Amino acid sequence: MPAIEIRNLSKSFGAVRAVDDVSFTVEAGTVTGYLGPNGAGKTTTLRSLLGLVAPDSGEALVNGRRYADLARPVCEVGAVLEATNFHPGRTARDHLRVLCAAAGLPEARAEQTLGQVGLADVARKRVAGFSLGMRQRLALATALLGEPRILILDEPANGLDPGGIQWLRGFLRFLADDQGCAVLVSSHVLAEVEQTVDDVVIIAGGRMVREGTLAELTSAGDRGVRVAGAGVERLRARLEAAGATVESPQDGVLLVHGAPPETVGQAALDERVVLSELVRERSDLEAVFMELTAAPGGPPPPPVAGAVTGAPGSAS
Ligand SMILES: Nc1ncnc2c1ncn2[C@@H]1O[C@H](COP(=O)(O)OP(=O)(O)OP(=O)(O)O)[C@@H](O)[C@H]1O
Repeated sequence: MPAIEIRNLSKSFGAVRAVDDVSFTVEAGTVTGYLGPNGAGKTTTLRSLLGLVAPDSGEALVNGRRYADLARPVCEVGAVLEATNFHPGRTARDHLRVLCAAAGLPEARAEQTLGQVGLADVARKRVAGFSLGMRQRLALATALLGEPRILILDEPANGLDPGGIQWLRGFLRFLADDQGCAVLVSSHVLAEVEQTVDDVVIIAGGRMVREGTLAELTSAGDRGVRVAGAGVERLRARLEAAGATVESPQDGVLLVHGAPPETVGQAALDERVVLSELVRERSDLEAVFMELTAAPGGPPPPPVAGAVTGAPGSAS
């Protein structure tokens, strides 16, 4: 049973179809990035998981059950939603102690979670003086109080400085790798999560546009192998026989699809063609993300720059 399961989830607000037939799962020990531009439907999906939004159809389940049916939700699911409100006059420690008391958790969990999120030094400070980044950490501490094995985090990197984002990456990996947690983390900025996540689900206009591993998304940005040198035309027949598709954007240059650089290099060796260039051309992940989430009928995405890697003659 997956830790988190979204099955054919749909939700409209009036005429706005916020979430439209979305399905995906998150397994224990993995971090899934739930990505999409503003208004894509991320928060509505996450709120459905937490029983805060009633779906029109479909299901949003944690440990195979609806949130309302969990016996001790705080010990199964921890959540950080946007715009978390804290009582400004209360200290960080007191804030957590109140929640511990309400949930029947030992008071010591307050200190422990503050330590986990790096707020031990300011435990006795009033929340009124906290920066947005400190509030995000406090919200994360709140989510961890019941030692849940499922974490649902809505844009947790908002307000964190680069050091804080770095810390968050490491912490989410720790939760998944060492604690076996299933982590679902939303963001509208791919770069924020791409170094952290195992899997990605991309949503735009309420509909899922891509689901898979980060590696699969990376390969979606593969724009072929570019090979240059006098006489490269002699490689064409050999590469096509190997199942590749070959274009010639200009004299002395081939763009090869469906074959790795090693195959192209081997063909050049076999044909004794001297190469001046052999590179895999990629669009970066951000460009792939922008293409996938571009609004239908909106302006076309900016041209994708081919990021050239590797020295001429090297297989990259
Ligand atoms: N309670 C609500 N009432 C009316 N419309 C809503 C409500 N909640 C969400 N919406 C609309 O549903 C759509 C999806 O919103 P949602 O907040 O789920 O997107 P999001 O991907 O989380 O965006 P953001 O990154 O801006 O938070 C938007 O058009 C939003 O205006």
